[in-house]
Amino acid sequence: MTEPSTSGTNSEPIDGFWSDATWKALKSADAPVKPFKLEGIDRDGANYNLAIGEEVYVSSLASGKTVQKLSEGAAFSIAPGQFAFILTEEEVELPFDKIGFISIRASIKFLGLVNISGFHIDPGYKGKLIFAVYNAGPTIIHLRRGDRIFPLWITNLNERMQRTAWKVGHDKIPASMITAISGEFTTAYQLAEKLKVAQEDIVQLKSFKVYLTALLAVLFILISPFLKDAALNVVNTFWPPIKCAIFDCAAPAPPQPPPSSGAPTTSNKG
Ligand SMILES: Nc1ccn([C@H]2C[C@H](O)[C@@H](COP(=O)(O)OP(=O)(O)OP(=O)(O)O)O2)c(=O)n1
Repeated sequence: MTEPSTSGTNSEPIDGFWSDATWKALKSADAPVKPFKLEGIDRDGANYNLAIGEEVYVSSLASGKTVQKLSEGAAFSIAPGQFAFILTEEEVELPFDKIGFISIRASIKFLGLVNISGFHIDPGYKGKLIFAVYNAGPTIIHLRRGDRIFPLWITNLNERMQRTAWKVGHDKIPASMITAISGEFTTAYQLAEKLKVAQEDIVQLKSFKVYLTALLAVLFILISPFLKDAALNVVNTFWPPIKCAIFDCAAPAPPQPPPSSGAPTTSNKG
């Protein structure tokens, strides 16, 4: 690997952070970011804005362990409480006498997107960057491949690093990185998703209970005449013997006819 120029540009200052003029004077071949485009140089600041690249991983129950591949300009979103890995479009190739500082643009930060991953790039780093971010805000954050949301500042070291071996960085989001964080409950968002599913189940169960009660009520109304007859039959069949068993209802003696005056009577008189 040929070591990139440590001079960077002719207008490079002896020390200090690179200014916009230093960035603008760079030739593409010498630039520490590739591809290097003038539109990436910040209008107001002394930074170059790195863009969202072709891979992103957003933690959710649905995404599992799958990295999303983004075509040019493709959109994705990060919901409140979701965690994500975002690969940069550019490869950074930092000379051994420079160090880089990275962040997220304030306009995106104000939405609640927090940079969890590191804030610097080591001298002699060569590769794409992976930003680990978290949506700590209240709204869904919509992003696209190509959005320049990661500022990069470069400054010179007082002398060149002693290490001469390149620190080889990323060219994609490694599967191992996702496996490490894609547990069932990595984020508050995943917990909220689970709760939502459970709430839907409860609502379904409640409406099922209402339907069942209504159905039973209709059934009861329909069969109540038959129930009444059946109940009367039962009473008529079983109640008399039970009543007699309780109240001793032996059949009463037939009534005696009253004595008549003309009828012969038995007499002991003589
Ligand atoms: N969002 C970021 C931040 C940093 N890096 C790269 C550039 C750094 O030079 C490299 C190492 O970063 P750190 O030194 O912060 O991380 P570690 O010390 O954990 O890494 P290592 O053990 O590889 O030194 O990772 C990256 O790809 N994405």
